[in-house]
Amino acid sequence: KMHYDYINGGAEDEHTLRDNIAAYGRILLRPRVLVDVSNIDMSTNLLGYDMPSPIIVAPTGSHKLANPEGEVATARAAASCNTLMVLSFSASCKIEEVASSCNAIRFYQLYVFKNRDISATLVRRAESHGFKAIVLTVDTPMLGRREADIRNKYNFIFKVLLNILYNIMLFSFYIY
Ligand SMILES: Cc1cc2nc3c(=O)[nH]c(=O)nc-3n(C[C@H](O)[C@H](O)[C@H](O)COP(=O)(O)O)c2cc1C
Repeated sequence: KMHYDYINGGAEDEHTLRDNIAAYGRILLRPRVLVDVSNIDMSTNLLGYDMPSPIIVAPTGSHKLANPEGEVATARAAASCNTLMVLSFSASCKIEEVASSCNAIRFYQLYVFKNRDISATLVRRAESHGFKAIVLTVDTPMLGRREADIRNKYNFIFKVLLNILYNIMLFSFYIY
């Protein structure tokens, strides 16, 4: 449940999450009939890289929560669609693993660390493994209040404490 809520949930009352889905509903397709569609081209160019469509894989953390192969599988999927993957700093696979698993064009996502040496080390590591650009996430000074995650965390702590109490009781019965 914890993992499902992390992937499925949003912050606060999830207004933005609902509006994300509604926004897609507001995009209407306008049928154009009797038009030559033999040559449809959605290709674009991002930072010098040609892509068949303007759809890329955004950085999201911990793919192993959803698939045992984690980001390695995501990278393979991106490569098979000739698209680009942004590997998250919070990935569950190492930079090296993802780099060696396929030849997808890959960018690396980074947070702004107070200690700039950490950033510099990560940038160099990504660069040496063929990552072509850095995607800087700048909205983390204020994290979204994800209520489901908070609830799950407290439930987890409560269950662990209950378990410890239960084991202490069992142990006491055993002794006496
Ligand atoms: C489950 C989940 C994990 C995410 N993890 C990261 C992350 O590790 N780093 C990051 O920069 N953005 C992360 N994001 C933000 C996404 O990259 C993206 O910016 C955000 O979902 C907004 O795009 P959307 O409206 O298409 O969902 C995450 C989003 C989700 C839903």
